[in-house]
Amino acid sequence: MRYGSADVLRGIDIRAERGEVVALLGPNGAGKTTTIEILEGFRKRSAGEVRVLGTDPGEGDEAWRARLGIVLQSWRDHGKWRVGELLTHLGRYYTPYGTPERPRPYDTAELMALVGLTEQADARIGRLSGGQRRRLDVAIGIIGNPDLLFLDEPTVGFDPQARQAFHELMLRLSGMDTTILLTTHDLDEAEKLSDRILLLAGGEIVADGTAAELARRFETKAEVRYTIDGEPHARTVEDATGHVRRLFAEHGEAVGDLEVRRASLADIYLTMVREFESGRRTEPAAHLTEAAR
Ligand SMILES: Nc1ncnc2c1ncn2[C@@H]1O[C@H](COP(=O)(O)OP(=O)(O)OP(=O)(O)O)[C@@H](O)[C@H]1O
Repeated sequence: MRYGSADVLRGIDIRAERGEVVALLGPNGAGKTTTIEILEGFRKRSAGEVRVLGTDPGEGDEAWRARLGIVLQSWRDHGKWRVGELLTHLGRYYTPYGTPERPRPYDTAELMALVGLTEQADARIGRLSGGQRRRLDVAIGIIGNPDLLFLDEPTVGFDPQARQAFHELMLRLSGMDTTILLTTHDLDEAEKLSDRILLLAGGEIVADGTAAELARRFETKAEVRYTIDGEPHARTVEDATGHVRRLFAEHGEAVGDLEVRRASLADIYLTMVREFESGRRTEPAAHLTEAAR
């Protein structure tokens, strides 16, 4: 993808299988939104091959579009409409595209229960709180019971309870064979929800794999904390299990308050981005893609 004379994406290669949840991570300006917009058919690519549900997004018709779900940053229109009313109205567009395996649209009451908006069914959209509006964005994105769902930073502004409910909903959808492509800056969220993580930096996919594969590849260390006779100690080690075994062999009962903290996806992410930015390019991601399949 080129904007004017600037190459924003330089030949990225992404493949997602049915029912897979893929998280697209990367620093601000890396090209995540651009990628998603090309896949959604909202933005015309400069070059390259793209197939989404078997169709070139540039040529997708209404039947193709009905199989996609898109959660936009925020649904600001229709402030005077009531929540249930708007969902029922939008849902009608999907009716002709329902199949016995995948009925469309969702039943409005069921969908409101799913996203936690039952109590707001009769509330005007203009009066919803930020978090409630975001839940409505999600409800609008999935009203058509999509085969493929695009989520661009879905949980910005959610309280912890709403976030947890949203994660449960996503896991449920992926269990129902919905393929999900997610962008987020919340790395815990990416780790929890996704089967596979793609890191986009400098217009290329610089890492592709499960969180565990990325951790192995970047040889991140673990931190072990403990006390010996009440005296605190902390060590950063590669082999936490071996370290703990030796610790007990040597100090036995004197060891207390043991804690092992493995690298989180946030640590791995920062290592990857730092490595990329320092010019020590990570290897091509292809072998990891193979491993993930
Ligand atoms: N319409 C446009 N015209 C020119 N440049 C653009 C346009 N849209 C995006 N860009 C540039 O392309 C790059 C990628 O932008 P994009 O919005 O895809 O990044 P992103 O990874 O989604 O970032 P963020 O995490 O900040 O949302 C940026 O450098 C941006 O300035």
